[in-house]
Amino acid sequence: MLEVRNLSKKFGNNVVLDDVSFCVGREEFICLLGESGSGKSTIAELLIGLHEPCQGEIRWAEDSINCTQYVYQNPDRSFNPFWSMEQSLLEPLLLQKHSKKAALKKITSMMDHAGLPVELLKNKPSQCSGGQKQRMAIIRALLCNPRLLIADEITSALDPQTERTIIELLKEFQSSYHMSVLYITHRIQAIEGVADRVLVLDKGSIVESGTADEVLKYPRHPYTKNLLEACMYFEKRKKSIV
Ligand SMILES: Nc1ncnc2c1ncn2[C@@H]1O[C@H](COP(=O)(O)OP(=O)(O)OP(=O)(O)O)[C@@H](O)[C@H]1O
Repeated sequence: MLEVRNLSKKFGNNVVLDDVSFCVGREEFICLLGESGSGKSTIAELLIGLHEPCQGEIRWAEDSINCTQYVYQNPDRSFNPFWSMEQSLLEPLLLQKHSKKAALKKITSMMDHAGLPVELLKNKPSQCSGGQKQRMAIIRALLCNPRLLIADEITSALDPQTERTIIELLKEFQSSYHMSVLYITHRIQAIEGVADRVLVLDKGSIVESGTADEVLKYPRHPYTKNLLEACMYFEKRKKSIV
């Protein structure tokens, strides 16, 4: 549904992306993995047209252009702070000319699926937890019927258990809504058993790509090996502290 070819991007003299190519297939769950500053968000921002590439092209399948939703690391960016969650979630459906009654029915069923109490709809964003807001940000994005959902470090501020619950919810929604997901993270352990394919980004270049099993179990590039080792080190430390 999407093909990125030889994409390069500079900000001033800073080369942020260098000759990046990859594809996203229909209903694929792709993980873009890399350290902070490797250029992950810049790729996502090029995909949604926030910046122009210096070189290269982004080709969309015809039915997928303008059907991308972006979920941010900070869920507050998805909501108007002065509106109730109900107002924020209703907005995309009312714009699609759903009746308020039908829209609320759809929203409450999705909240139920996501394990969220409907009472939260009366709250403002500041009255919800980070994990609750992030689940509602995903629901709000889905209400716009995306073909591709870009999730940019959406769980990096959450504890590992909430992170896992949210990733699993995203995976479930991905198959029931027949969409593709580009899941951006620096946490390799978060995507185990969920991603179909993994792209590893180092200093603006894709250094390794393959199925999640190939990349996580048999990494070839030294950068990926280092990321995995660092991850295992932190896991071991966490266990020894507990
Ligand atoms: N609008 C911009 N103007 C100038 N430089 C930018 C801009 N956006 C990003 N950069 C630079 O591009 C580089 C890559 O940033 P980017 O946000 O894409 O990395 P990232 O991998 O998403 O990092 P993180 O995981 O910390 O969010 C950084 O050096 C950053 O300072």
